Amino acid sequence: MNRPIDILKALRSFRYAGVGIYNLFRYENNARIHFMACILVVIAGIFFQISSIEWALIVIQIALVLAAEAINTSIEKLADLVSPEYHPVIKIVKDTAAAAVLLLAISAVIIGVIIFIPKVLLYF
Ligand SMILES: Nc1ncnc2c1ncn2[C@@H]1O[C@H](COP(=O)(O)OP(=O)(O)OP(=O)(O)O)[C@@H](O)[C@H]1O
Repeated sequence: MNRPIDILKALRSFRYAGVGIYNLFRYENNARIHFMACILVVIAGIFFQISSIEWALIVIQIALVLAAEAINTSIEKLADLVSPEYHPVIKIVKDTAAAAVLLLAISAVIIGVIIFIPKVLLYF
């Protein structure tokens, strides 16, 4: 039988996720760099008055990069706990998780170039 929805439990989960977001941007250098880059992109979007579709693409890219950064950080922490010493498999695990962030960051840069370069060129 289905149990009733537990709203308090759901709210607690939101709070834990909020703590995770706070910790990510408070303690993780790469996440802070990505966050600063996102702020610059949003400022550029406002300045160049990009369209709704362009905003949607930017928001998706920002969410993808920051979410990948959060998952990468989580994997790094778990790997550090499981194997504080050097281990070749941990190296593969960490490098592969970092690769996910890099791939999404590259796609974000490409989308940014497609959206902003034509607008910047109009000024010349
Ligand atoms: N226990 C380990 N075993 C094998 N290789 C490791 C180990 N710890 C780190 N490495 C290697 O060092 C790289 C950097 O790892 P590290 O955990 O320092 O990540 P980081 O990207 O510098 O993030 P942060 O500085 O936020 O911890 C990894 O991608 C991996 O190649």
